[in-house]
Amino acid sequence: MLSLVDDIRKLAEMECSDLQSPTTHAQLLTMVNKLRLAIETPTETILRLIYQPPQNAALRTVVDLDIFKLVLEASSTKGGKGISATELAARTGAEKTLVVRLMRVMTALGLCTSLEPEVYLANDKTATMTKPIGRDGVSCIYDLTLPTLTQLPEYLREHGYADPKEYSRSPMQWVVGESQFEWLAQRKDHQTLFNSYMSSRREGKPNWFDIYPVERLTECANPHPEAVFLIDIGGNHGHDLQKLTHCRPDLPGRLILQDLPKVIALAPQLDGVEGMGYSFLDPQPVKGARAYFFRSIFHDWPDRICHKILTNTMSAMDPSYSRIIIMDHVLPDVDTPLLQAAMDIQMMSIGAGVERSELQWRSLLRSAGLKITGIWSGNPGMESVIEAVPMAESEDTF
Ligand SMILES: C[S@@+](CC[C@H](N)C(=O)[O-])C[C@H]1O[C@@H](n2cnc3c(N)ncnc32)[C@H](O)[C@@H]1O
Repeated sequence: MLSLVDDIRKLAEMECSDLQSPTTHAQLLTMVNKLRLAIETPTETILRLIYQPPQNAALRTVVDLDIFKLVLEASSTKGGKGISATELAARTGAEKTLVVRLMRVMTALGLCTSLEPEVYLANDKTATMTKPIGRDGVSCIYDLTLPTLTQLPEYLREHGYADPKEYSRSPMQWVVGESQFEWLAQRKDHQTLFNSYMSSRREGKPNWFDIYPVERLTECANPHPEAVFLIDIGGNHGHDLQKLTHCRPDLPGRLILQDLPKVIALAPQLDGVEGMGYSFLDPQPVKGARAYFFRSIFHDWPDRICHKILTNTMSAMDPSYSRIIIMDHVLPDVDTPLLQAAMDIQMMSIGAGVERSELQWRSLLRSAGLKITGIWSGNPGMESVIEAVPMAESEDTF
């Protein structure tokens, strides 16, 4: 344990200095986690895990009551004195004893601070909880996934512990009668929360074009202004295209944003971007683009549907010119970060989706007649960028 503490001290020194990097940051978090496990008794570890669900339920309720906003306002407007449980009760209409019980969990989670009994002060996490990633993310993901996750063990038992492979028979279909995108489409408020959460998760770096050398696409791109340079398929409200046009105003040709018609209808009009309602379950209507870009799309779907999305795209590709660019997790074979491993179970639950390893990506793309021409990885634990092109007939090993 002491050698772990030593390693943590060295990494912490780097984290606080100019030597800080995404890699040292990720290593530091991994080490801290190892240290915690080394300190905890096995029973303490198990109890920590068993009592995670009530933490999420308490958090969802606090978000519902908009308490983080009240704590933040009081901390910045009252000379840093914070807000009492009595005041929170008066402002939210919740019973004071309930507020105290919920806020015990929030302070223990580190989402705000309490220096005196029943008084709450904001910290940097409180501020983030009032932004879309916290406020909209917690509400949307809780409501979308929790009913299914509570019944996932029963679903798997009933289905003989087979790995879910059919979107139409996903755990969420079994539990609530719809998978994620139909569920969202029926609930305008949740669709809005989802869109806002997706955009907020994409704020900051790295962008896909920081990881992937875009010159690979620009070098031989058709310079004609009518030629399509890139289509962001399932691009939601176009947050990635917006950043691309901002950071790379020099790109040749047209940029197109595609998503389900209901999503495009709610999307803002972006400068230099054409919106188009389209389902990737149908053949791609835009022929011969330089790049067909998919971010966080394939992890939502099982192999059979991913295969269909790929062949629908390939039907429009110019085999010697077009490329498919995929940004998604590529799971390492060992020591998969907990976030990615947990997201895999989440994707499995809400649509029989999968977070894939490099081997699984190669096999999926090869089955559709594509070969991977490169994989670029960004920060540890973040998504990678995969470039693929149609295989020549002689390369087809099937
Ligand atoms: C996980 S989000 C990813 C959004 C965006 N690419 C990103 O990474 O921020 C999946 C997106 O796929 C869209 N989508 C779902 N089914 C679709 C379909 N059949 N055709 C086109 N888009 C679809 C959703 O509306 C949503 O915007």
